[in-house]
Amino acid sequence: MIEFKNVTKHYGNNVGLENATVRIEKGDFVFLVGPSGAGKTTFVRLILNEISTDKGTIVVAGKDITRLSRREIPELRQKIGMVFQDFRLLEKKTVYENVAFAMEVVHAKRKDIRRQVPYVLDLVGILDKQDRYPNELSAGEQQRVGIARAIVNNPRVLIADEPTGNLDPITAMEIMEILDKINLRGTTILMVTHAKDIVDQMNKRVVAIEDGHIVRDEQGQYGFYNEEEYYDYDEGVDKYVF
Ligand SMILES: Nc1ncnc2c1ncn2[C@@H]1O[C@H](COP(=O)(O)OP(=O)(O)OP(=O)(O)O)[C@@H](O)[C@H]1O
Repeated sequence: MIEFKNVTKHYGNNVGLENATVRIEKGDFVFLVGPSGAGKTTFVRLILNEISTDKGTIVVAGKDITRLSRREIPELRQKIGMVFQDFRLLEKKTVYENVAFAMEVVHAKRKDIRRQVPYVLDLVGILDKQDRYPNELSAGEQQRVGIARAIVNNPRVLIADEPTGNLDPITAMEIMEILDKINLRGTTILMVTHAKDIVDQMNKRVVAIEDGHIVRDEQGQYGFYNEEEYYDYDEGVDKYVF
């Protein structure tokens, strides 16, 4: 679904990413971790084609995106849903309108909007609040709307950038359960996070970046064959506690 092959991105003298090779299969759930300045945002921005590579290739949903024309970029972005730490909802629109707007901008049919919006609002458990405005919602509820908006156009990949960063631990786990549910429906998920407790509890694949290098790529604990490797994994993630 997403493949980086020897990808290098420098910003002048700063290293964003250095010779990174990683493959994320369709249906994977991957945590992207690493200290501040490691290259996580660079990784995400490259997938979205907001910045271009210096070297190497990136394939998203079967297409080499390092050679896209300007015209093809919206098509790429439609394959990717984004969830943000700060929700980024439109304050003057209701919950329903926020999600519907994501369909309107891609010129979806009104009939499809009327069917799909309630469906995703129900999926994230917020259908009963569809007529409220964002400032009438809790942080967790706002993030549910953020997720509904991100998935309403059925993207192939959902990228969540610190989606639980503004949430208390219980609400954060509720959001993780929703992301897990979306993943089980077949959407590939890449989640950038510093939350070690969540990474530990979710037990998914962890890709760790440090100084632009991919320094670790491990399956969750059930993916390991022996205890020694499991402890390696634990240590690796420990390093990224804030
Ligand atoms: N526009 C830019 N110009 C110059 N250097 C940049 C730019 N964007 C990122 N960098 C540098 O590239 C490196 C990787 O940055 P990046 O934003 O990808 O890190 P990050 O892992 O997302 O960090 P954080 O967790 O703090 O968001 C850092 O050294 C950063 O200073």
